[in-house]
Amino acid sequence: MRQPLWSIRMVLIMLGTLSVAVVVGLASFGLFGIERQLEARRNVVRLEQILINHNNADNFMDDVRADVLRALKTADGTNREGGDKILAEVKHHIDTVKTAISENLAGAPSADLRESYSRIAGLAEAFAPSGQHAVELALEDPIAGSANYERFRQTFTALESAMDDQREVLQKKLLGVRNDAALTAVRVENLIVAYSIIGVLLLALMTAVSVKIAQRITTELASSKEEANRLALHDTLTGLPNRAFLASHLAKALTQAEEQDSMVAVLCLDLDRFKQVNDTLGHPIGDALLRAVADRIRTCLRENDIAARLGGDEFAIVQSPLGRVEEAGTLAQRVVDTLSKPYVILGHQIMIGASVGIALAPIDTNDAGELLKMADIALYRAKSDGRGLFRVFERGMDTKLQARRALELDLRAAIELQQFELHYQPLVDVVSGRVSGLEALIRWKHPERGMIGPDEFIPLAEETGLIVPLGAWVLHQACTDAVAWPGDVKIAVNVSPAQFKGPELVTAVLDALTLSGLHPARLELEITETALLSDASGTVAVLHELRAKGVRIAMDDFGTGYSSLGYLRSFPFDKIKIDRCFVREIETSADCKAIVRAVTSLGVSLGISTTAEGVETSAQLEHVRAEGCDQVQGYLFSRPVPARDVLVLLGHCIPSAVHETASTLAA
Ligand SMILES: Nc1nc2c(ncn2[C@@H]2O[C@@H]3COP(=O)(O)O[C@H]4[C@@H](O)[C@H](n5cnc6c(=O)[nH]c(N)nc65)O[C@@H]4COP(=O)(O)O[C@H]3[C@H]2O)c(=O)[nH]1
Repeated sequence: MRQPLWSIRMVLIMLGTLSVAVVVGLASFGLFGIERQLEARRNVVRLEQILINHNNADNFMDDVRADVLRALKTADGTNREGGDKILAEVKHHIDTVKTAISENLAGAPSADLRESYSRIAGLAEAFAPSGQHAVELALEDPIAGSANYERFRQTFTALESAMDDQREVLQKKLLGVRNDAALTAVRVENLIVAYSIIGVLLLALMTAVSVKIAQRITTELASSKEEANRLALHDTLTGLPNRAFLASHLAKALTQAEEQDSMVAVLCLDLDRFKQVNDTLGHPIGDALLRAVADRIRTCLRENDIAARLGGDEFAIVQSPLGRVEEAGTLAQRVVDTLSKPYVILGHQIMIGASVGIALAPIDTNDAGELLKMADIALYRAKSDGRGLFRVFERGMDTKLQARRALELDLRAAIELQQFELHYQPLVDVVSGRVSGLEALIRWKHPERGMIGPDEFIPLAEETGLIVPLGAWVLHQACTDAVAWPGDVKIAVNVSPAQFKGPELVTAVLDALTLSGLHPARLELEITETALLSDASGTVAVLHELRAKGVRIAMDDFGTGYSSLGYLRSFPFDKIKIDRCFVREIETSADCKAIVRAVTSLGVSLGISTTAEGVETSAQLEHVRAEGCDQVQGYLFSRPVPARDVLVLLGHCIPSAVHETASTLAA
C-alpha cells in the first residue's frame, strides 16, 4: 500500500517542479524579450534623434555659409554695424552646429559613430574660427577677407562632406536598427507563441496525468476499502471468515432455510491439546498448526458450507442447506477424523484432536445466537465426555453445563482469592508406629457452600488448566507448613497428570523448596499412573529431574490403572501406595488380599517401600501389616486435619493408635 502512494507523490512533485520551472522560464523569457524589444526601440529613437540633430547642424552650416557670403558681399567697411550683426549671427550658427555635433557625439550608440563624430567635432572646431575670421577680415579688408573666405570654404567643404558621409552612415545605421527592432519583435512574438504552445501542451499533459492519478487513487481507495472490509470479516491468521462474517452468513442461511423448508446445522469445534502444543513448542508453531487445521477444515466442507475461526483454537461451521440431521453428524465425524491425523509442522510431528458440538435449526431454535450457544453447550459435553468426539445438543445439557460453568468461574475466583486450605493426613510407620509423614489434601473453603472436597473440583481444575496455579500453591503451602514439623517427618503432595503437560512443574517444586527452605528429601510427590499414560517419556524425564534434586517419588492409587506393573518398570519409584479399594476388602476378598500380598512382595524385590491406603479398622491394619506393608494411612489413625492441628497429632494420637494395635497384635 505504501509503494503506490509514494510513486504518486513523486509524480506530483515532479510535475509541480516542472510546471514551476516552465512558468518561471516563460516569465523570464517574456521579460527578457520585452527588454530586448525596448532596447531595440531605444536604439532607433537614439539614432533618429542624432539624425535630427545632424540635419539641424547641417541646416545651420548652410546658414553660416550664407551669412559669410552675405558678409563678403556687403563688406565695404561702411556698414560696420550691419557687419557686426552678421558676425554675431555667424557665431551663433557656428555654436549651434558645434552643440548639435557634440550632442551627437555624446549620444552616439556605437563606437564607430562616436569615432566619426569626434572627427567631425574636430573639423567643426577648425571651421568655427575660419568662418569668424573670414567675416572679421571681410569687414576690415574685403580683399583679404575674400582670400580668407577661400580658406573658410575649404574647411567648410571638408566639414560639409564629412557631415554628408556621416548622414549616410546614420541613415544606414538607422535602417539597420529599425530592421533589428522589427526582427526582434517578430522573434519575441514567435517564441512567445512557441512557449505558449509548450505551456498549453504541458497543461494538457498535467491535466491528463492528474486525471490518471486521480483515477488511480480512486481505484486504490476502492480496493483498500475492499481489503479493509475483507479484513474486518476474516481472520488474519487462517484467512477463514471471522465471527462477524459467520453471524451474518448464519442469519442469511436461517432465512433461506425457512423459505426452502430445509435445515441448518451449526458445528462448534475446539482443538484438543492445542494449548499444550502452543505452550511447549511456542507460538510460531501454534500459529502454523492453526493454519494447517484451517486448511484441513476447508477440505471437509461442501460448496455452501462455511467455516470460521472464532478465536484461539475455536472454530465453527455453518452447514446449509441440510436435508437430514445425520448429515451434520457425518460432517462432524469427518472433521474429527481429519483433524486427528498427525501434523508435521516445522519439523515437529504433532498430534492433536478435535471435539465438536452440533445444534440444529429449526429443531433446536431458529435464532442464530441461540444456535451458536447450543452448539457450544454440545461441544462442552463432547469435551467432558472424553474429547475426540461430537455431541448433538439435547435439552437438559445446558443445566448441567451451566452448573459446571458456574463452578469453573467460582474456581477461578477462588484461586485469586486464595480460598483453599490444606489438611494433612498422617502416614504411619507400621513397625515403629511413628508418623513418618503427612499427605497434603486440599480443601476449598467456599464462601457459600462451606468446605468442598477435592473430588468435586480437582477434575475441573485439571480440565481447565487451573490445576497448574493451584498445584503450585499446594506445593508452596505444604512445604512451608512442613518446615515447622520435626525434621524426620516427610510431606507428601499429590501431583496431577495435567501438571506434567507444561514446563512449570519442576519450577514450581524448586520454588516451593527454595522459598520454604524445606530439605528436598522431605518432599514426596505422589503421582498416579495416568500421568504416565500419555507422553510417558516426557513425564519420566521430569521425574528423573526432580529425583536428581533429591525429591522422592511415590506411585499413588496403585492397582486401579491398566498396566500398573509396566509403569513400575518405567521409573524407579521410592514408594507404592496400594489403593484403598484393596484394603477395604482385604478381610473378605481373597483376591484383594492376594493383590496386596503380590504388591508388597513386588516392593520387597524391587526395593520399593509400600503404603496401604484407607486403613479404617484394626483388622485391616492387622492384615496389611501381616502382608508386609511398610506404612499405613487411614481413618483408623486420623482423618485429614487442618495444619494447625498437625503438631498436636504428631505428639499424641498416632503413636498410641499404632502401638495399641501393635500390642493387640502382639498379645
Ligand atoms: N474412605 C476413606 N477414605 C480415606 C481414608 N483415609 C484417607 N482417605 C481419603 O483418601 C484420599 C487419599 O488421597 P488420594 O488417594 O491421593 O486422593 C486424593 C487426591 O487424588 C486428590 N487430591 C487431594 N488433594 C490434592 C491436591 O492437592 N492435588 C491434587 N492434584 N489432587 C489432590 O483428591 C483425592 C481425594 O482426596 P480426599 O477427598 O482428601 O481423600 C483422601 C483421604 O481423605 C480412609 O480410611 N477411608
